[in-house]
Amino acid sequence: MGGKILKRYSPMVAIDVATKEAASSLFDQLTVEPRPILKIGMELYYHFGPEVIKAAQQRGFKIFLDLKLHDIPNTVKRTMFVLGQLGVDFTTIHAAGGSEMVAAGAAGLRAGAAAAGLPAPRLLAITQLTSIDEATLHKEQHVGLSLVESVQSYARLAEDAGADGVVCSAQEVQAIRQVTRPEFLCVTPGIRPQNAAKGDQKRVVTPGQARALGSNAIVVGRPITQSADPVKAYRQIEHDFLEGED
Ligand SMILES: O=C(O)c1cc(=O)[nH]c(=O)n1[C@@H]1O[C@H](COP(=O)(O)O)[C@@H](O)[C@H]1O
Repeated sequence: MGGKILKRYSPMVAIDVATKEAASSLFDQLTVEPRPILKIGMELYYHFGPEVIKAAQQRGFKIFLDLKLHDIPNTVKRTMFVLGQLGVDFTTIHAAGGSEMVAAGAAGLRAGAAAAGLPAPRLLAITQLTSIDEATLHKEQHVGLSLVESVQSYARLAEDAGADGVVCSAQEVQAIRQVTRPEFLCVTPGIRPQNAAKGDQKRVVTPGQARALGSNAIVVGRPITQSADPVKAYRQIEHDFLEGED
């Protein structure tokens, strides 16, 4: 398992907090080596905009800007043009918006980065959120495919439309690898160390399982940010993912 993996990133830490002070405190604490990638999501970005990204970049962090765009292709393309100018390393779009929307988003993102003279961020397509389980997929989304088939199908769509990878659960990584090129990234949230509270996450794995299943990167929020010692929690998760669970 995991033999084919071409690249593994340091854990991506989701800074899902409400204030600049809380964000800043986590930035300070997480200034360790190997440096995590910081995920700035809707909560912080809607509050503080590009300023919060700059604050993290100034401390040397790579940024995953997770705004999960999902709209008509023209709107997504124009918005991605703006995000392409921020100097972030990863950003997200919903595969459920369709291939035309993902292709428009990819074009907008790359054009925005080129206009700013920056490298293009990696575009990751959300497949099925890790808070969705098989029952919800069938009963609420009325999808006839199994969860893994749905994720696999979105991964093919995303790759064909020009995305660099997907966001999925590590539980689906092996199925995705069967239908995508080896460089295609599988970034996996829904990470819970043994005995950690699942909260709203449904498709969870441990950091060591994510490694064994071939994730390129794990996204971890509350198990680090709500821990009494975020640095200790990060170091353990980073060790389990990059080196393997003891
Ligand atoms: O796009 C994401 O990062 C994402 C996709 C997904 O399917 N599931 C998911 O949990 N996430 C994000 O990953 C983070 C997980 O946080 P925790 O559940 O606290 O570890 C949150 O910031 C979510 O927004």
